[in-house]
Amino acid sequence: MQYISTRGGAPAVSASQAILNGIAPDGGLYVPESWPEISVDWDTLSHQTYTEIATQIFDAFFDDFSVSEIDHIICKAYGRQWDNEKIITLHQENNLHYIELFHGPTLAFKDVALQALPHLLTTAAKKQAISDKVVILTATSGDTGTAAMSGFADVPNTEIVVFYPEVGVSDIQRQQMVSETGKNAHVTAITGNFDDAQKAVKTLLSNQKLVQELADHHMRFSSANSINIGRLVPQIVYYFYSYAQLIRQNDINAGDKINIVVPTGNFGNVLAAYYASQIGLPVNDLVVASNENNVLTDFFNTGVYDSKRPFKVTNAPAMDILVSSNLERLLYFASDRDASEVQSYMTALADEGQYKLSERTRRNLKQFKSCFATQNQVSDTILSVFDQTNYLIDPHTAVGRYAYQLVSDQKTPSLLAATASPYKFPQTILSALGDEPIEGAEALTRLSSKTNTDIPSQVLTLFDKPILHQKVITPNDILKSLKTELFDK
Ligand SMILES: N[C@@H](CCOP(=O)(O)O)C(=O)O
Repeated sequence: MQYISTRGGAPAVSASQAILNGIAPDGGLYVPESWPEISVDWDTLSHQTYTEIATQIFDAFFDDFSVSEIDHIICKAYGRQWDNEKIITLHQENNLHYIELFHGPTLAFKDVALQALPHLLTTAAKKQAISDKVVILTATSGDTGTAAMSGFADVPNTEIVVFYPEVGVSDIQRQQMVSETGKNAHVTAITGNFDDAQKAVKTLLSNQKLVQELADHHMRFSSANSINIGRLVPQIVYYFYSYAQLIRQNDINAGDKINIVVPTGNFGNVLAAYYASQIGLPVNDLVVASNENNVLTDFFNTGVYDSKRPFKVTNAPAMDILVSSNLERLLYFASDRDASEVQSYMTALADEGQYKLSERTRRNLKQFKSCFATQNQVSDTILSVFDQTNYLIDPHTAVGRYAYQLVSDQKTPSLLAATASPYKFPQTILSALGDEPIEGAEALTRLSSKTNTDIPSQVLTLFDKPILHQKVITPNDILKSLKTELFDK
């Protein structure tokens, strides 16, 4: 199977080349040229383990990797670094099933793909006979950077470079990043927001002069963000696995349609659910849940994407994003694979900060419903779910839970992506539960005693670790800073 650019201006490449490149040379994102065939035998799938299902999905999308290469990658990615041997688990609240995606090393759903990506990437480099060092560029609003460093720390022949907004990330996310010990890790705060970091990273990836300079130093770029197809495919797996578990638990019959609710900022996680539906997962509605940066809600409700609005720092900070990268991939499919139409939307977005969908493309988005939660609604949802069901959810999951209540048909069984552990956002949770917000390790202890839940082992000693990365720069200095980090050693 070949991967092509959403903008139609780059050569088709194999899966391993797409993973290595991260982004297509024309600035577009790689998408599969056609949907792969997956044998969706639910009777078999409902008895399979997470890794068995992962193997099938990886085999189908990464078809230039051998069976033994995929087995090796999956074995490395889903091993003892997970605090639950099932990798992901389900928590039921009536007809709603939370997919707990936070049992990995950094307590967020990003681990699912970022424990696999380093192995995908190093295997891809071998396959393509590339000996250059791979520089992994990452923009983060808190979770991706941490998970990327956990995956790539000290992986030979790689450098992992992370830019995060100085204001907005939680105490835990910041401490996870600034205490990273990997010798190949470069962590820098910027005096801007996630969109500034993501725009800079995309510009660097497509800067041909810089790409040549890197080549002169025997280096090349890739990305750990969900612009990389190697980030998206592993996320398809948990939707299949969760559906199979619902059959196994007799909550649904094979073939029954379900709804999927996804809190999202960069549109990667919900796009993975859409991909799952395209290759055989029976899905009715895909519910896109936003925080007060509600650009996606307006987009699905009006057909106009308008990023020209104030950027808000909210209590669900990982979703503080106004330019959702992966929407470009959805536009490609919704426009019936019309790359020139996608290119025109992306040009309008870059030049005018907005675009309006054609009627035909908009009609193809009927599967999507969307709404947003304010910060108060996030807090109220955390409190009411805890009071009524004794289940603690993080602020991003609360955005999804709020959307489920508001726009989802509750008679249909639904999956809700529980994207992070509440222990990544203890201050927000404590204040939602009526406590004075406190900081650092104290907040973890207080949350544990207040809710009678255990502090995850992943963050138990987090604040004992020394701070190793203190650099803060303006977004304009990202190129200069990157060159210093890479070339002036
Ligand atoms: N929410 C993300 C933002 C980056 O999204 P990604 O899906 O491209 O990795 C974060 O926490 O960093």
